[in-house]
Amino acid sequence: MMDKKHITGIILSGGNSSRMGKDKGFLLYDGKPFVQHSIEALKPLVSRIMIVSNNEEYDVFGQERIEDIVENAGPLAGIYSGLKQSSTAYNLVLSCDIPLIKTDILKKLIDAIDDEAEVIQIESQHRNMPLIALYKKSCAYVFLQLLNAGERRLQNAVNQCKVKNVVLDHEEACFTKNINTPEQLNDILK
Ligand SMILES: Nc1nc2c(ncn2[C@@H]2O[C@H](COP(=O)(O)OP(=O)(O)OP(=O)(O)O)[C@@H](O)[C@H]2O)c(=O)[nH]1
Repeated sequence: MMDKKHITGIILSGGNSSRMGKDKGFLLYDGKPFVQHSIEALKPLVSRIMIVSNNEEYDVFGQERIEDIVENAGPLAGIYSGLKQSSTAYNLVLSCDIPLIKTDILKKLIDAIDDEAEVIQIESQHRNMPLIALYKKSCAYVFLQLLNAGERRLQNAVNQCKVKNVVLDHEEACFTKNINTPEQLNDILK
């Protein structure tokens, strides 16, 4: 497996959380804030973790926090900000609203590294998940060009790169559940 010294973890914790009505990273699951679950899943695999958010309250997690270079431009801009600050070729990107995520799932992305792929994303229940994905730092350049041209859709930007999917089976899919609404939160707290 790729040595962890060559991999940075980038946690996206910006955005408006408009559907949830409050900052998703601080919601509790299993007694811990969502973002703490992201940190713990990444930790065994990476040499450095950055939280990308303009919200200083994320400093309590004791991780490096970096600010969005382009504000209010969504996850694509958040990933760009992280890649720009990163000094490693490979970067594990994870959004803060996937609290069931496990290290084993993220490790599959690292095991899929080959000479070709620039982005390796999870595919779960026939859906691409570019917020559980490995990005080469070299994507930053094309992402900035797209942002400057007004692009905001992450999947469009990803599709400009050489992409590979890691397809999860039915049992693994539950670990990738994305929590955006109070109803979805209630479902996992039941
Ligand atoms: N750093 C950063 N992260 C972002 C930004 N926009 C969204 N994210 C993160 O990207 C992930 C997916 O975001 P979404 O759920 O699509 O958007 P959101 O703004 O958080 O929520 P909604 O307002 O309900 O759409 C979440 O982990 C967000 O924290 C941004 O502008 N900057």
